[in-house]
Order: sequence, then structure tokens, then C-alpha cells
Amino acid sequence: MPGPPPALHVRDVHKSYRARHVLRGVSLALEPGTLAGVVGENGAGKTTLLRILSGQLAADRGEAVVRGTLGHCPQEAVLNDFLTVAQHLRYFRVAYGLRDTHRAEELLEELRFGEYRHTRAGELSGGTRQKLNLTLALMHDPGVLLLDEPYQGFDWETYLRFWQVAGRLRERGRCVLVVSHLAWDTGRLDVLYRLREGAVEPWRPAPVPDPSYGDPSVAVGASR
Ligand SMILES: Nc1ncnc2c1ncn2[C@@H]1O[C@H](COP(=O)(O)OP(=O)(O)OP(=O)(O)O)[C@@H](O)[C@H]1O
Repeated sequence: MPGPPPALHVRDVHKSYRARHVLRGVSLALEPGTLAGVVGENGAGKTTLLRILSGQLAADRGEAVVRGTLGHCPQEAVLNDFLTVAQHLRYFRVAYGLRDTHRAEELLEELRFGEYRHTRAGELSGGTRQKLNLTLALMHDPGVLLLDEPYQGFDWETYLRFWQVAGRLRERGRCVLVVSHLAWDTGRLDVLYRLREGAVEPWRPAPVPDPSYGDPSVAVGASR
């Protein structure tokens, strides 16, 4: 990884849509090799925050500094229904200026959807579209990863593989920010922030083990 280690610093970010003050002073910091979560109820401003961090939306005030290359997995997969999985990989290889699709091929194997290589995106299931969405965000091996509800539509096995992938990224010094409306499985995170009333605060929900869901360490609704 050339250059200084990746990091993400957000200081006093504000954002309003007309009279709706969605973000009212968000500050957080991710040092190299951090796997962090942001939870918040529907409409709390999570996507707004990620769009500001990814440079798609301007903050009204405050500062968001990304050090390193950025990977952004949006909540809605941005795919061309007429292109196959392999065509998407080739298209993004060129867009990212990569020499090959080696990392993308690894992710295809890790997330187990290589069999759909020649299937058009419009014919993929929701979960497989999400695997492709995630692969496109990760295939240039970015230093800072912004993942908006990255495991929506995943079956349990894929969900567990997602966390393996995220854990390996952390081990390699990447900053990974996972945004979700549910504080689920928070034991896998180094730090969890809660976005509420326009600001974030570090949060430790009380563990509520639920034996009906396999082996998650914590299963708590963010609104509690
Ligand atoms: N372009 C926009 N114009 C006006 N209001 C907007 C716009 N985008 C979002 N909002 C409003 O800002 C608030 C925060 O929206 P945002 O999508 O950031 O929330 P979220 O936490 O990601 O929600 P969810 O969990 O439902 O995805 C909501 O009240 C939403 O209606």
C-alpha cells in the first residue's frame, strides 16, 4: 500500500435539506486498521453522511478528510442490467485504471458467485446483485471503505463471509466503515457509533443474545 496509511477524519459536519437539519455536528475518526460501524434509525442521516464522505454531496459546514483511496458501496447497487458480471468487472477495471481483475476474481471466489460470471446483472437475484455491488467497491483495494447496508439480501453463509472479508481488510490496515439501521453483531466491530439527532456518539448496546439467530454475539434494534 503506497503512501501514508489510510484514515478517515470527520469534524463537525453539518447538512440540511431546506429546513430539515439532518446532520448537526458529526465528528468521528478512523485510524488505520479500524473496522467501525455507524447505526441509526431510518432517516437518521446515515446515507447523507456517507454521501458527504464519498464526495457526492457537499457539507454545509465542517470537514471530512479521507486519506488514501476510497471505496464506496452504495445502498442501491449501481449496475447496468444489460451487462454481465464479467463485463462489469472489465468496465470497472478500466475506470479504476487497474492492470487486471485479480482482486475482483478473488472476491468472486470469496463471496461465491463465480458461476454468475456470464449472467447479465438484470437476471441476478437481489443478494447476488449486492455481491457484485460490493465487489465493484472493493476491487481496486481501496484504503478507506464506506459500506452502506453492505449485507442486505445476503444469506447467512454470505453474511459470515462478508465479515471474513471485512476482517481481512482490517488486518491489512484498511479503514472500514459499515453503516446499518440495525446494531447487529456489534462484537465484530472495533468501534460502534450511533447517529442520533444529527450527531454521532460511541455506543455500546447492552448484549441481548438471541439463540434463534445462530451465533451472533449481539442482536439489538438501534432504536432501543
Ligand atoms: N435529497 C434530499 N432532499 C430532501 N430531503 C432528503 C434528501 N435526502 C435525504 N433526505 C432526508 O434526510 C433525512 C436523512 O436521510 P438519509 O437517507 O440520510 O437517512 P438514512 O439514515 O440513510 O435512512 P435509511 O436507514 O432509511 O436508509 C430523511 O429525513 C430524508 O427524508
